Amino acid sequence: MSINWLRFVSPSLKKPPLFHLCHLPPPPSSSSAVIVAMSYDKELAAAKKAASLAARLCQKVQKALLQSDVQSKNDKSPVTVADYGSQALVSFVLQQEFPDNFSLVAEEDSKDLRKDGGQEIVERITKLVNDSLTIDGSYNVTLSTEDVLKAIDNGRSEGGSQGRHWVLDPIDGTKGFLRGDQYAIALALLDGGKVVLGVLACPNLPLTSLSDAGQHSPNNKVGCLFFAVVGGGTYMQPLDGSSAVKVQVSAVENPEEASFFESYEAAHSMHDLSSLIAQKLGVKAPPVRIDSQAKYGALSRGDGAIYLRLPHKGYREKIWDHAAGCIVVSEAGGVVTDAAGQPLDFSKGKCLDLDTGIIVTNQKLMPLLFNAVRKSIQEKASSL
Ligand SMILES: Nc1ncnc2c1ncn2[C@@H]1O[C@H](COP(=O)(O)O)[C@@H](OP(=O)(O)O)[C@H]1O
Ligand SMILES: [Mg+2]
Ligand SMILES: [Mg+2]
Ligand SMILES: [Mg+2]
Repeated sequence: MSINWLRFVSPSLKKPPLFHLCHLPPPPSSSSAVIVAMSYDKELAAAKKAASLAARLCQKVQKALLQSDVQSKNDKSPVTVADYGSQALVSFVLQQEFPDNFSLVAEEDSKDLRKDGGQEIVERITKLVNDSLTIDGSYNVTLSTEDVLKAIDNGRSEGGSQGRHWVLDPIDGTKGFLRGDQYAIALALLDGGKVVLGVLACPNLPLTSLSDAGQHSPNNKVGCLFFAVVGGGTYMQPLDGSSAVKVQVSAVENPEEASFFESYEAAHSMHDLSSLIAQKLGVKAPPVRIDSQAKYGALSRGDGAIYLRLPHKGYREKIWDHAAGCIVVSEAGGVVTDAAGQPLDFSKGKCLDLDTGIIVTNQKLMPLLFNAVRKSIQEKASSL
């Protein structure tokens, strides 16, 4: 392997970039990998169930949002209802399944809901949660408004490197949700600071590739559930529950043939920097801009080959925005690092400590991408 990349590594970089590891022999296969994957079976089943129920709740709210005037009046409360409802639902389901030592790091809390005037919205959330819990007969319960507020606040854990912690983004891509575009319910499990399981429910993501010409046809079904357990690969199934297929990242080696994903929102990622990187790589296709961790899901099944997320200076990434996506892509054969080539460290609490941003691609393209990223960052800095 060429070691040209060393010229572009920042002086502070002490460890070699992660993609170096790609050239180590593969880990001992099948039998030990299966044992690792098997030990999270109960957790996986519960996570899939919780995320699917939450997806149904969100779909219901998004449908009402799109069919009413609310959106044009710019009233964001239905989104708040869906965010809180999804969090309460997932929190409740996981706590039922794992009553001992339950720890959840989640995006929302009930502070605003407990303020004066919050009662009506809490009642709406409670109705949504109760309707969703009883929808397929698996939970015969009726939660009170206080139960729902408590379930939301059970997501107040700080995470860390010890023990097990669930990590939840009840709606990732709130802006996409409001527009009627992509969003995801993202749930992961940390064990000893490492992501060992991830589930991504993407209610608006087409079941066929985003690069297919027919993806906007009315016959094209939407609603994907991606899931991965460490050592066990990544699978995708329709959210309606039919059977799962194993997925793999794109095998593209020539960057000219690669297409790349980035945030729809320019405020979330520097589009000028990603176009410089794409230019250096010789990428021909225009960027595919979509919201949320649906980008990780789409990448895991090879819809595109690269995801660039380069936030503006000062922004600190949260673990719930990447934990599920990261394992979904890496178990599908991809590599997720920061812009210095280091793996993402989910063991430090709610935030990730990153060099510049996050880059994702397959193992073959990573060295080229990494070079282009370092050169582009230096060029941008020297032009300021
Ligand atoms: N200035 C910023 N830079 C980077 N990410 C940001 C940001 N402001 C918000 N975000 C995060 O970007 C997430 C959406 O990512 P994407 O751009 O890929 O759709 C948001 O998740 P939520 O929608 O859960 O709040 C939020 O956490
Ligand atoms: Mg998010
Ligand atoms: Mg969110
Ligand atoms: Mg948010």
